[in-house]
Amino acid sequence: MNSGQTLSRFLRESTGQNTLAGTPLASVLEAFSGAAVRLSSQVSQGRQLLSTAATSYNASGEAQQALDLRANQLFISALKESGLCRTLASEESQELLTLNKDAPYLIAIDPLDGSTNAESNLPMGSIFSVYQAPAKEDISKMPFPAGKEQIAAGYFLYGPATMLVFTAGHGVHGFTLDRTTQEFHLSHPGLKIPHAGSFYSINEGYYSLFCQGTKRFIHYCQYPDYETGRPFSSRYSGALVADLHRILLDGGIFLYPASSKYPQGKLRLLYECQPLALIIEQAGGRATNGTMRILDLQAANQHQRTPLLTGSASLVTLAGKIIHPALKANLDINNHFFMKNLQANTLNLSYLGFPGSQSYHYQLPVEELRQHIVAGGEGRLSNHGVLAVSTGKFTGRSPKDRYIVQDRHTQDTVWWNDINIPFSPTAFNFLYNKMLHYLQTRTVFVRDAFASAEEDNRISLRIISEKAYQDLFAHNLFIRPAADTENQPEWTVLAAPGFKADPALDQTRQANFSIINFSRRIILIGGSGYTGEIKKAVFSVLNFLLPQRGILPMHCAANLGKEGDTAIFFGLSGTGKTTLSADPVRRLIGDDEHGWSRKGIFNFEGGCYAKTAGLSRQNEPQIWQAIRPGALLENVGFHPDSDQVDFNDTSITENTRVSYPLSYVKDAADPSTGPAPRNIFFLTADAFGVLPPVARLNMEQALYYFSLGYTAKVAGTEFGINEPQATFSHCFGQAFMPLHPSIYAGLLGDLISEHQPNIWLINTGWTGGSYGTGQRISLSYTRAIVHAALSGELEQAGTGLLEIFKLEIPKSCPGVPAEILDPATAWTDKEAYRQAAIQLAEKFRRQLSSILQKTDND
Ligand SMILES: Nc1ncnc2c1ncn2[C@@H]1O[C@H](COP(=O)(O)OP(=O)(O)OP(=O)(O)O)[C@@H](O)[C@H]1O
Ligand SMILES: O=C([O-])CC(=O)C(=O)O
Ligand SMILES: [Mg+2]
Ligand SMILES: [Mn+2]
Repeated sequence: MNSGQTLSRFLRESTGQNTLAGTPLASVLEAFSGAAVRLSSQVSQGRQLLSTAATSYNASGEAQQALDLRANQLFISALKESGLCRTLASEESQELLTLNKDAPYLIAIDPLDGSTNAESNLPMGSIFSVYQAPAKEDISKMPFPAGKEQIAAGYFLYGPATMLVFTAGHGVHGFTLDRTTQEFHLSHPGLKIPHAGSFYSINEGYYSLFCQGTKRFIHYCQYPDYETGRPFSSRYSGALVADLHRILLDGGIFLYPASSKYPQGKLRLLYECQPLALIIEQAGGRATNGTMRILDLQAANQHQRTPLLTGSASLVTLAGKIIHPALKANLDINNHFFMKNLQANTLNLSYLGFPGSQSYHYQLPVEELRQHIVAGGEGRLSNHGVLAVSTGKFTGRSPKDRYIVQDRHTQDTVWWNDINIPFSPTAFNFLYNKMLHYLQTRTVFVRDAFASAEEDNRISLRIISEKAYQDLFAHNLFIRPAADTENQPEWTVLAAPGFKADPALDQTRQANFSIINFSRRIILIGGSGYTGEIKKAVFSVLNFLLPQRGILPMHCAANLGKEGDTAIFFGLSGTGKTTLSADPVRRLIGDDEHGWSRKGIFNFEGGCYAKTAGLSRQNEPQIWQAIRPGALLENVGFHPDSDQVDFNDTSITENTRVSYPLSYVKDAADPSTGPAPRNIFFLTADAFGVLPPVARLNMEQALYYFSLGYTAKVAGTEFGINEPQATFSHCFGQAFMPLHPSIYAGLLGDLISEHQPNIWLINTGWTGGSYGTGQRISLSYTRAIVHAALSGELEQAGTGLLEIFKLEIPKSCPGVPAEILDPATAWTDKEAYRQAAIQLAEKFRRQLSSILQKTDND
């Protein structure tokens, strides 16, 4: 074997095809190989077997073995010495490192891949990737271009023998280290990966967390078939380099797919997937994330993850097809969906099946809508010139009548249950045509708008409504386009309160319905005039699409402090998101629906939808002053014989509302975005009076309360029931979350560990006793608590531990009597508190075990 050319000769003397010799790139490879030879001898000494204590954590939160750090140092100093590396991205370094300012290369490394194998004396590797540095660098941006721009990539494999496999764009070469001479010798010139193969490599321990498609592909590998040589053999060592090396030599497929634990897979794009993808492609194989070529991707941040499917070309292609009719289709809609240049189209609505003669109003200004609303008898004007309408029979959402069309986009991705209720595509088409028929005989209102303040993740909407007030709502709540586009938007909402389904014929539960169709990108809302259905249907669409792009969608409010610090407020309906985010000393980002992306927090909406029951100028000044002409009140009562709204009149519903554009809120942030939150509040209105007014949560508790989504309401006052009712709704909004809760919790967990915000649990409900004995915590106390948390004062206060719940509660808070901070002392009957607390804890326990059970069965 040692007869092969040495690496040093290969890098110094050009022969035939080898154009590398003598170039600066060859010097980089020499630097790498020098470091790897040293690392190899350290690894082979087995010193790591004697000391394996994890010393610290890397940027992705994994334990770093001392060996990792040594490997990192070895490569860094070798590169520094070479003088050729300008910027280095290392898995073991949180930030990009600048090594030599004017050097020609950008380099990415995983210094020691599979380092947990060290303890067990199993193989490990190092991976590297080289790019030409740009002539001029924009230091505000990630400097690394797409993976296809790599000029060289390679890996070292520390197995029984140490190998180097690399490509500089002209084929792949393998060298083996001769330990006596410390020289690499060319042992595998011109490596080619077999077109097919009979090995598959995947962490099957995560089987239950994989999507249906991935499970299907695993079954494919396992199922006997003479022609393809199945069942395939499974090989998985836990060291990516080792597993991939076998696939490169013998053929087969390596997969690290998305799972509910790692929605983006676990491998890093920049220093693992892209270099390996270049090698595999150069050897004639393929590497994708399921649908897209890895080399076409560009890392948006240094430690970005991606799913990876790589190996023999025929198998990777097949796996993509088997795994994803569903994901592929979803990515298709995403691409289509977020595409910027919408196809030009004159507004004749015929693309939707409306007749050419359809009568409509397009983007009417508010003033004209006002006339339609009043003239059409939909509502009246208050003495302050604010429209007030009645939404009819429905004054709230009807989650039991919310359906999702079950098709290739949703089949394997939606978490089907009694909230995400499947609807057949055929029944949808039938109902759609019936609705078109109904609307054809009317003059419809057409509104074009956007959802999402972050432009890259924006969807365009066309809302076609039967009623003028629905159109005003759409104008107030969604993001208003700068100019009329007259293009064909991606999503269409048909909203017709007067249209009633026939359950026997239309496969609905009753006459009203809200149905989302991801293939046709249409939402049908019928039989209900409640406007919340429109906004929450669009919210559900984003809640389905955005996690696939690694973005966490949230049922929360958000605002910005003077220092530019974001706070977000999660909570179920009625727990105080809108109320507490309306804060005169902070700038409102939004009151109900946001996304959390790499760039930070962004509102999905362009307006607010506030509860008005009991509203007063003193308690809620910001909301009060937003109720002016253009705002739309729903289901409020009036003082007798007057045009003055009575906000205490809840005779139509407790859920009286007002919608208004964000511009009506003084000092609202524009655009409605902010950096990653410094403080996160979980709001819960505990009518049992058991939870403390405020507690500080650790990461584990945060995910626990997020998964529970607890609140307790006073049961329907009409029926005279005095017992509070516990409500659980995962992610504080399960009615709008089409995917499995673990996907949202996983994203939140990742974001929390990355940004380390303070997390607070706030009880906006009862204190000093349950509903009946105690009273609701005054809004001014809750505001004082929120302010103390935001100013850092709460962190300074001493803390105690609340029994049973193990919650860390502050002992004092400016503006709040100390007695109420500990709920046990707030109750006069201590034993009654203990009993109530035990009962609530038991409810939590039961709820959590039911979630876990559902997860297991799934
Ligand atoms: N201590 C308190 N903290 C917060 N809100 C309180 C408190 N006491 C009473 N309230 C009242 O509770 C209601 C909270 O409703 P709010 O509109 O803020 O809910 P939300 O979380 O925005 O719900 P939705 O998702 O339905 O919009 C308001 O009417 C508010 O006046
Ligand atoms: O959607 C609605 O009707 C109002 C709201 O914000 C919620 O219920 O969370
Ligand atoms: Mg609200
Ligand atoms: Mn809401």
